[in-house]
Amino acid sequence: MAGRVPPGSGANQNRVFIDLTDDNEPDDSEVAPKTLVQGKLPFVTALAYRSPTVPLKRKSLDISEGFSDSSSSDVHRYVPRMRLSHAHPDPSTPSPPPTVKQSQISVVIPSPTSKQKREIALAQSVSNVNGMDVNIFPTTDEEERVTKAAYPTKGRVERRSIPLSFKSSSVLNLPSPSKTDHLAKLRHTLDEKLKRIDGPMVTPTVDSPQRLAKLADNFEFVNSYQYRAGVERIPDDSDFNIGCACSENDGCDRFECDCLSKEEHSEDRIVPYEVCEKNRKLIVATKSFLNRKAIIYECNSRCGCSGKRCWNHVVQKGRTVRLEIFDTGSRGFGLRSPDLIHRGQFIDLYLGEVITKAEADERENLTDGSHTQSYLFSLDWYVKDDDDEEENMKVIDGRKFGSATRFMNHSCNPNCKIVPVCTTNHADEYLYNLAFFANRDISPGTELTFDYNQGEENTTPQKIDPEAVQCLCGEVKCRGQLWPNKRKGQGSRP
Ligand SMILES: C[S@@+](CC[C@H](N)C(=O)[O-])C[C@H]1O[C@@H](n2cnc3c(N)ncnc32)[C@H](O)[C@@H]1O
Repeated sequence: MAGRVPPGSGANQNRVFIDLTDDNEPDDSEVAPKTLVQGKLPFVTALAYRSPTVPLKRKSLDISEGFSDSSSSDVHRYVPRMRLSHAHPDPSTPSPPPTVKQSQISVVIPSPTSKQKREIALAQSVSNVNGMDVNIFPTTDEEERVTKAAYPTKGRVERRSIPLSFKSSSVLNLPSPSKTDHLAKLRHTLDEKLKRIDGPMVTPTVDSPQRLAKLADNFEFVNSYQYRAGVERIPDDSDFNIGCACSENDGCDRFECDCLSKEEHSEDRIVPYEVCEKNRKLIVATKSFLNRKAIIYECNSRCGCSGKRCWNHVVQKGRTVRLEIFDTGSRGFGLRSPDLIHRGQFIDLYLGEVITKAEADERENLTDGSHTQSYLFSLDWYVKDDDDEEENMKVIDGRKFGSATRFMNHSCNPNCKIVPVCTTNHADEYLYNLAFFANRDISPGTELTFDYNQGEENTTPQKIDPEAVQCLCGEVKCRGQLWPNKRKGQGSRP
């Protein structure tokens, strides 16, 4: 059986995918100063604007005051220094009356005009860090209202809590109000989507707005397969769907239950599950099962055991661990859990759109090869290298719809394994679940990974294809690339 993760998928010609990403959302860093809100000045401009026009001074005046640290570029110090070095120390000081001893006076500076006096007074009252005293330079409507006592305010208005009204956030690195709104909207959208996921919480730890947008827009979390046009299914209530003859009272016999697969050349049953040694409440996949290649048939509604106390109901009971989507940096998003996961513990299903092989090929062909991220998995456990059978094959596309496991990255030394599991319907060999199990104990916070080439022979390339997606798993025995050259862009074989 081979699953695959080809290099991305394109839009289906018969289907419209709505891209919710707001491409027109302005990037604050790109907003040119000319787009500033009318009447508001950027921080730097504001400083320059408030430098008052000052009168010339007597040359004999001591102007050393305020120059104690002329090399300092600190804004705190710069503003008063500017003021002291240029402003008249006492604007009301009149010019000395002309005397007959003209030769004793080197320069005569006229007294400031009344307009200049006002400007000097304003300049002297500037005392805060930004040089934006609300009395002289209100930066927001709110401040103006506060200054004018246009509405009652309880306590002080904290200037720094008010977003600046000009667009460019580069000076103080504060988001503009529109950006803040957009971020809040994205977080809300994402929260709403995450809330709809069944089972323990799935949380995102993503701070960058762009990454948040990628997660919030353009992707829907789903709790089950989404069947698309052309996918034929055998209904659960079909006569072909059968169960075991075990009794409700005795429970399923671990060695006799008809649901269990048989070894290839014997009548022996393959027992997939056991009680976890470290947590007796957990049913986990056995160590030997994890080391082999086999499909699991769990008991279903057609079974005599009725499922209430049957140990062979694990995947269908759903996820029991919390998950967290986080940013790995070089490998995009990744998945981890804040919980301890025991070896053999079921983690979650790989979900997405169920499409035909033809549709998968079309989606694959529609990409221009620029996608390096791939989310397609073939359900080809029973497919031999035979064209007729391949036609019946279904493919899971997790690009636009999926579960949190869609964020699991590849590792050449993975801690999870993907296992084919039939739950409710045993009749449809072209449709089953892709279930992730831990192949060792995984401590909380460790990234969950699996091998995208699981089940492939000779996955270590002779020579790394320079065009293949480079593997960045960082393992000592890293194979260097995600997929073998011959199947570049194709993935896991459970
Ligand atoms: C199924 S997605 C995994 C989630 C993906 N990181 C994301 O941000 O959506 C598969 C893609 O993740 C990236 N990826 C996964 N494992 C990687 C690894 N070990 N090294 C480099 N890229 C990896 C590749 O771009 C790959 O096509």
